[in-house]
Amino acid sequence: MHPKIEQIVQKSKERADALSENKTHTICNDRRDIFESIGLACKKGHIPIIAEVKPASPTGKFADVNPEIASQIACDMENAGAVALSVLTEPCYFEGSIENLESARKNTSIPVLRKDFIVDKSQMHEASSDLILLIAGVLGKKLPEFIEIARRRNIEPLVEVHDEKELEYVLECDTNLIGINNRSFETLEIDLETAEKLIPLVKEHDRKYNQKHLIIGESGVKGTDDATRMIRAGADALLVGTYLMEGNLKEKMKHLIEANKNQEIV
Ligand SMILES: O=C(O)c1ccccc1NCC(=O)[C@H](O)[C@H](O)COP(=O)(O)O
Repeated sequence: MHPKIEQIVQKSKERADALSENKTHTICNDRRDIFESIGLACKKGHIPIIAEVKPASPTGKFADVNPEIASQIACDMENAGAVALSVLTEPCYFEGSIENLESARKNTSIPVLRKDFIVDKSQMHEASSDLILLIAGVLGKKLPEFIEIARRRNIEPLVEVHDEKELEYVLECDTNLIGINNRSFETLEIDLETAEKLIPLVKEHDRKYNQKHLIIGESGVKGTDDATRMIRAGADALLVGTYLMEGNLKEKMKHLIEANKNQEIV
């Protein structure tokens, strides 16, 4: 694991230690359905985009985002056709917050993914969201228990993998949504070939065992060529952060969503 990821994980553990054990364990009663949302986009011939409210990353700063601004960005993303939102809640390296997540969800009607480095059960009860990111390489053997906790709270887990070994393990777990992150946790480099290599393995598994996982291509989409490349590789939806946060959100969303159609015309 890259030292930066180790630092992020360590900070998450410290944050989790400071959380109250006695937090009320609420159930998300009004879950918004990402499967339906992606299905609707596909029917229109759109590329389903999960747009990420990402104030910063360990290598860059995109915007000062408080709950009011998070809600504005989220509304812009929804109006521009996002099938779902991903909202960073990690405060130290991504400048996210639970308040940003709550505000974004309150003021939109599409599914919202909580994007964080979940390392401890107490974090699972910090906020209500429609989806929660669980990173296989971070949770390891604890993953099945965290998937179960998410399901009990009526939150859909999006399980993220970075390599073949993690994927093999995740395919044995009870998950419907697999995120393939093109950003290596060893080098932090982005390589879209990661998804191109791993997606066929999911498809092969699904054919063999008569299953259907939904695959989210994560990280590194910087334009329509990358988007069509990921969709051609077999991704069902794409998670896009940096590219959208860098400006011209509306225009970029339109191009990404319609990239498949434009390819057909050309
Ligand atoms: O975004 C980073 O630089 C980063 C660094 C270290 C660990 C995780 C990181 N990002 C988390 C994500 O998975 C992305 O925010 C998400 O997939 C969107 O990626 P992108 O479109 O490339 O911003």
